[in-house]
Amino acid sequence: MTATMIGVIGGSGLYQIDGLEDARWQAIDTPWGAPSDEILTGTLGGVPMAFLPRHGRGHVHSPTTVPYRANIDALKRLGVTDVVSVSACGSFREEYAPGHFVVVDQFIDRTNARERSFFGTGCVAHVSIAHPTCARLSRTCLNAAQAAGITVHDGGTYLAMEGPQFSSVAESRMFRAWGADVIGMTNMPEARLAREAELCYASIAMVTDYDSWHPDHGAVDITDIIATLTGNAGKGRALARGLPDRLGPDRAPCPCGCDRALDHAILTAPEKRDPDVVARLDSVAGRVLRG
Ligand SMILES: CSC[C@H]1O[C@H](OP(=O)(O)O)[C@H](O)[C@@H]1O
Ligand SMILES: Nc1ncnc2[nH]cnc12
Repeated sequence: MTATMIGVIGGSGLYQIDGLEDARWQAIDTPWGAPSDEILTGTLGGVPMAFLPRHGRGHVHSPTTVPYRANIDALKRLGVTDVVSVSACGSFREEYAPGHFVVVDQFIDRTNARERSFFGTGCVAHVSIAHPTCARLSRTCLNAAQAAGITVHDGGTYLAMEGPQFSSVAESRMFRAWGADVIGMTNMPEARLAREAELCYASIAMVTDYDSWHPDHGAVDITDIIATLTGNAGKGRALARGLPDRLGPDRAPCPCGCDRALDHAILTAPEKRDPDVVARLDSVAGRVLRG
């Protein structure tokens, strides 16, 4: 058993979390630069928790410039074991209506201007993202959302677009035809990096709009999104408050293997590894690199 620490990454409209005991904002430095903001740490229901606003307080970072690697490294460095990502999204399904939550379980990655791996020349690794979210943590989030009275859908494919502009009607129709259920701009490469860092990762997407495919809803309107987000932020916090009791202070090894993702992933021979690259990976991959 290891100690649980919950990390919540708050998306658009979720820049604070309430109810943490001994709460303090901490600046964390990482080999990948500074995270999006200081990280709020404390305990909730006896379980340590860390909260990081993805875009920074005051919404400073665009989806492209969010320092995804620093964010995941910083959470891991603090001892986080389970990352719950909360995001706003557009919906491609009539029944996933604004105000509903979706526990995402698959991704289509259309981002093209972001660093997507901690590894590279000097230390090469290949992890599987066939199942990019953690089934155990996702189930816990689903239960917490249901208990909080939130209308929540169990499963959905999130199309991650580069943005920052919203999709054209033709793109929106194409993504729908591809089988995507929701669309956002931030869950990739976040989910990839969480897997490389051996963190359990669950994604809760809050539906704010019908993107631009829906004949009755027209184009995405940021004013409408903000209005829906404001209503949803309280639901996001309610969901987070339900997590500590359900996860408990101690955790058994992840049944999906998230916490062992690097067991056979690193291909570079030990004598060929670049010491500087290995040093940068200390927090993310220290478990396997230190042996
Ligand atoms: C506020 S609309 C567009 C913006 O909202 C989403 O952010 P996040 O995923 O952090 O909640 C979306 O991905 C865009 O970045
Ligand atoms: N329609 C949409 N497309 C991309 N990101 C979003 N975030 C919220 N709504 C969105």
